[in-house]
Amino acid sequence: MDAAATPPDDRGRLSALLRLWPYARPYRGLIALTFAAALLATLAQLAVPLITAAVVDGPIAEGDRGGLVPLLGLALVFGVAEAGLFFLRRWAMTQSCLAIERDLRGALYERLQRLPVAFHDRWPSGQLLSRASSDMSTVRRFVGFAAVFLAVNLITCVVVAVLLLITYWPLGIAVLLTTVPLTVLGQRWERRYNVQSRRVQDEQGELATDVEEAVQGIRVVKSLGRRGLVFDRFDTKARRLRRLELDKVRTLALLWCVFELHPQVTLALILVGGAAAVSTGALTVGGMVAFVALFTVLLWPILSLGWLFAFAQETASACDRIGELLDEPLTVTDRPGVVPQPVGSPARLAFEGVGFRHPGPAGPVLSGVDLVVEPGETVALVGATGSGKTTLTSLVGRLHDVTEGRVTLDGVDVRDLPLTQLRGIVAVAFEEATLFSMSVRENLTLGRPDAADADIAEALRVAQAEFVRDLPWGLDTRIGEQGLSLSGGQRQRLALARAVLGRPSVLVLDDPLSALDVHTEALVERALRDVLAGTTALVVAHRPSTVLLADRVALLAGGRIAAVGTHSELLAAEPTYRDLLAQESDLAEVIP
Ligand SMILES: Nc1ncnc2c1ncn2[C@@H]1O[C@H](COP(=O)(O)OP(=O)(O)OP(=O)(O)O)[C@@H](O)[C@H]1O
Repeated sequence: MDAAATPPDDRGRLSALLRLWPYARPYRGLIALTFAAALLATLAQLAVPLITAAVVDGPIAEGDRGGLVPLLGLALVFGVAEAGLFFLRRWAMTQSCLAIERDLRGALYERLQRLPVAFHDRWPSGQLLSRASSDMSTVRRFVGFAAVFLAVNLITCVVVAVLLLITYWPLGIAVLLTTVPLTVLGQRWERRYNVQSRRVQDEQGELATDVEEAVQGIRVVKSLGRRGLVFDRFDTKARRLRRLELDKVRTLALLWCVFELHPQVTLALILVGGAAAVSTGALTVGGMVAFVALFTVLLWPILSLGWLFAFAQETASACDRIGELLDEPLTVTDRPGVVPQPVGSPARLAFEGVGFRHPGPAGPVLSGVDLVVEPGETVALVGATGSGKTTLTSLVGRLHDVTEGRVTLDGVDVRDLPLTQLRGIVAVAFEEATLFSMSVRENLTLGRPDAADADIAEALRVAQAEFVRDLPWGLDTRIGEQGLSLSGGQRQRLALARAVLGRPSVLVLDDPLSALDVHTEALVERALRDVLAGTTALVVAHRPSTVLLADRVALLAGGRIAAVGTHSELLAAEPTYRDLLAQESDLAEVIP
């Protein structure tokens, strides 16, 4: 992620900006209108110095008052045209820029949704947030403002240079020569600025990650009394960001300084050179006025080019950073040509020689896992902490893909099913119940938007989550991050209700009752038995009470299934199993 280490070449910068083109193409008509309006407005603006020259050399020099009227009328027409074109440019630019921003934001959000869990494991969420927010706003400001001015100002510079050469070529050439050091210095500093701006953007992402973690983990931080430590870490990064920002601003200041100085020095040169030319008769007074006036039109484009180029660099970095997300491969995706296949309800779930390793140097988490869960059967997965239980369950709904072997449903490899079908078949409840800032009903029906009220009532009964009916607005009460806070146990019960809603054909429960008190757990288990009888279930279990829900138990050890049998068979034959459950039972006994 440290792409800031090497400065990309100018072609790289341009291609980074050109990444925006697919999003801009649908609005090319509006973009063309923007550029045309901006260009015509600039040309209208350029007419004024030329008319001024005509006024000085014509009516003023000859004392012809009558000749003034048409020229002033012409100047007025150009002024009005410039104002109209200004409005047109703003209108067309806003339309296209907001539409491009919406499309790019949509593409990025969609990509983030489709990227595999392994990607989200790897990427700090602050980095994703800063790319989706601050980088996106940099792109918007560039597209909606800077890009047009960059192009128009460059064109203005070229047109004015030609007019200067036509007006009085020796002075025109002198003016052009003054831009050579400007270009050389500008290029060097822009390269430096580009590296610095990428570093700043990356550091902003780091900082956003810290803020997000600190907010999410506020309870842990406070209870451990480590506010100081967390603040110090944040402060160190904030200081580093400040330093990097200052480096960036220093380069920018140098750049601006040169771009500010250049027109002033050049203007002095023009005045001296022009006066000399007028005194020798090589240039008329009107010509000299036009030359100075034309050069004044150049002041803003030259001044702005410095920061417009810097802005372009920053936007190229933002495009790179957004592009890194858009380029991330979708490793867990539909295979080409997959079509829905018949899978029974309940289905037969089989792990066949399954192996899994996370990307990176660590060894495999699972290897050679063979396990069959017959239709309608419930298998409990028991294993020491870190033995790979969650990993194994995540392979069923393809949150991760196996790196060896296959997982099948009724004999069909899960990778040969469209993801939408697979995720309709497999319902999951995780130990950490995530609820969204939506109503209870929306949270429940997230996976099954068409669920009937009767299904919802049944799911709430099974999960012993009928407490939601007592919330201020019942099922319509907004919960989650921005809504009403629920206890850990309440959240877990809602997440369980969400999983069992509509009686899925395969149910994966990753220790879904861990936050419940013994009494509620017993009630949930009693109701759950009924659901489990009609579905194929894989249940990660730490407590004997959860294990008792299962028809068979699979013991996971050393990355493979070490033993399979009923609870009593394993208790009798497997010391590891006995030890694992004994620890939990001991704990259960001390609970009053
Ligand atoms: N994103 C990841 N990258 C690398 N290794 C990981 C990643 N996620 C988990 N692991 C490793 O994989 C192993 C299995 O983790 P897993 O969460 O499946 O264990 P578990 O049996 O469910 O543990 P627990 O009972 O504590 O929930 C662990 O050693 C863990 O460190």
